[in-house]
Amino acid sequence: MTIFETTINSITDLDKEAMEKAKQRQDILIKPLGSLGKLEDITIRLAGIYGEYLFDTSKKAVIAFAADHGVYEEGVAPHPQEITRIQIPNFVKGITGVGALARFAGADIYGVDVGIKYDKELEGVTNRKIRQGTSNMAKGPAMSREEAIKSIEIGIEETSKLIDAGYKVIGIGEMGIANTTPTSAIISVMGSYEPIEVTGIGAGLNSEGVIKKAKVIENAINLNKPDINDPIDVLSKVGGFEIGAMVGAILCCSSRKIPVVLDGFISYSSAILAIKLNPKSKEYMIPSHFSAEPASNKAFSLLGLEPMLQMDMRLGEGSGAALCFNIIEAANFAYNNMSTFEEAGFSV
Ligand SMILES: O=C(O)c1ccc[n+]([C@@H]2O[C@H](COP(=O)([O-])O)[C@@H](O)[C@H]2O)c1
Ligand SMILES: Cc1cc2nc[nH]c2cc1C
Repeated sequence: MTIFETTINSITDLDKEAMEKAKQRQDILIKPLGSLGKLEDITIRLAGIYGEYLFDTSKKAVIAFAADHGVYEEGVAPHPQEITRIQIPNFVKGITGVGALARFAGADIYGVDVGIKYDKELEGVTNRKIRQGTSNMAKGPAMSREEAIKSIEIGIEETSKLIDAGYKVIGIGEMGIANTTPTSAIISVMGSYEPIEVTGIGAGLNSEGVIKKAKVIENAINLNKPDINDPIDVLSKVGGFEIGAMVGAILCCSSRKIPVVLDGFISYSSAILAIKLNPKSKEYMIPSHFSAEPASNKAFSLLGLEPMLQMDMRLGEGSGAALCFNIIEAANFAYNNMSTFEEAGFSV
């Protein structure tokens, strides 16, 4: 079996016994039952993921995958393509949005080049380049089926290294000028939405630009005819290398019982594909925030998940995941450090 098949086949259900024990502990802490709301839910879910009712969430990392997109040449993005290669080393230096937010949360950040349009090594970035950007999906498939599986396998392998190194919480991020175009295409296909319903400004298009972008997406879908029942077909025809790598990161975390914190709009498309590959992977996902891209509500209804925060963020990079690390840690700290009624001398 390939690493792709082994990973998909080794995802199991959450540990119900550990979840029950976590719920019992939450219920004896000095507070009205359920009053910490989602903070309680997070700890119960983490117990189910780790398979133990007490756990350490302090070692955290964001893994960000970067790639370029052939569809950029259709004029679907407002910024120069070079920003992909300029920005990803800055993630690792800690000076971008995700870099700063990860540092604030005490998390490490890793960058992986899965397909940047550049022929040199990038400082501090792991080189797993498949090729220098996808093909233009407006003219044919973005990548081959083999490349789509390869992108997922790179995500699995690079995430696995972090889990081997002891990371207990993994956030996923990305960098790829034009990547909201494949993202909207995937959400359009997987949710049977009209492209215009799921297309937004990305990093800052004007309203004419959005209409043109939706048209490019519509044409690409009509030309390539991705099969809604085959997530690899969808990824290969209208996806991106970093989107595939995030699918791999999600599947890897799920198979190795590590929570995977989703980020913004682009990560939603990876999560949708991962769930289609194995619905159990959803249990391991912690959605962080609700991206300001207009199709976020549609993406979340496809995912069947509810984000923790609505901050009007649309940066990507893994910034929302890094921000939510603070909430996860706060939830776990309260769960570990609050007194029980009995310890505090209450008799109820
Ligand atoms: O995470 C989000 O919700 C999000 C929404 C819009 C844009 N982005 C970021 O902006 C880039 C893609 O935007 P665009 O307009 O070039 O397709 C890419 O590098 C993403 O990280 C991210
Ligand atoms: C500067 C810049 C930073 C980004 N980070 C993620 N997408 C981005 C797009 C731009 C343009």
